[in-house]
Amino acid sequence: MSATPIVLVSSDNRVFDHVRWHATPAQYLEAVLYGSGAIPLMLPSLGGALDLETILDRVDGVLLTGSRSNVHPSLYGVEPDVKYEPYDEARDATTLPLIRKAIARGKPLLAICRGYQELNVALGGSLHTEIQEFDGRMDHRAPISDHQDERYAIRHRIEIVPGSCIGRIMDSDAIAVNSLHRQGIAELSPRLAIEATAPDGTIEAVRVADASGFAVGVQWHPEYWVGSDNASSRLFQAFGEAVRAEAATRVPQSLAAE
Ligand SMILES: N[C@@H](CCC(=O)NCCCC(=O)O)C(=O)O
Repeated sequence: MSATPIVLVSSDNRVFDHVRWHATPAQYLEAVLYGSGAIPLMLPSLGGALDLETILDRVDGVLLTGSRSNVHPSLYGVEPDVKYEPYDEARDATTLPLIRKAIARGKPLLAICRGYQELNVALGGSLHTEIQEFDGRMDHRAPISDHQDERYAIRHRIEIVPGSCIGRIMDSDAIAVNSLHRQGIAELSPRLAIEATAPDGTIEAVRVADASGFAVGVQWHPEYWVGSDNASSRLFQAFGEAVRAEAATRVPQSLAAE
């Protein structure tokens, strides 16, 4: 029987009670555990100080979480401006190289919201900000509420590209998703294939076209309703299958030495 897979989960740099933290919202960790059947392992955003190759030797997949912070615009050739804030440059310095190394090794990758935007930037794409101000665009921002269930409520339909990875996972050509973002893909990386779009044309899901393994990014938040929403559950189950397959082939360092 193969070992339970381990999934690396990104973290944000935050300050709570005047103390700096590396923090990850519980919903992502719980979705990895209960939705994918894998062990979540938080990765501190320590940037270049991390030996990512050694870390990737010991895990079976990578989950990139959402965050209220934005990828620093200089990473996709845009001048910084207050409208792109808040930043988390330590997270950028960790996740962008992690994305490139994980894909190069064929490690299963699921990128959510900010993580999806990081995926596009890591592979040479760019982002728009305040997309709700663009003609014809819906307002994709979270509803104003003190209640998370309301902020993460399912909000709009997305059309799924026939024959896509997401299409096979969902066994459908359309699903309904939540929406908590004000940025979106501007220039799509040439390495990404569109998997789904919103009615206003916003790209909502991508796949790394040249990846040898599962490598999917979604702009919505499947982790939040993974226990009750069929589409959310299907995505995390598919990710779980991919990381279990990876675990079955990864020789634990302890055994490799024998
Ligand atoms: N900051 C980016 C990415 C949005 C994102 O990851 N949202 C998740 C956090 C949602 C929340 O708690 O408000 C953007 O705004 O596009």
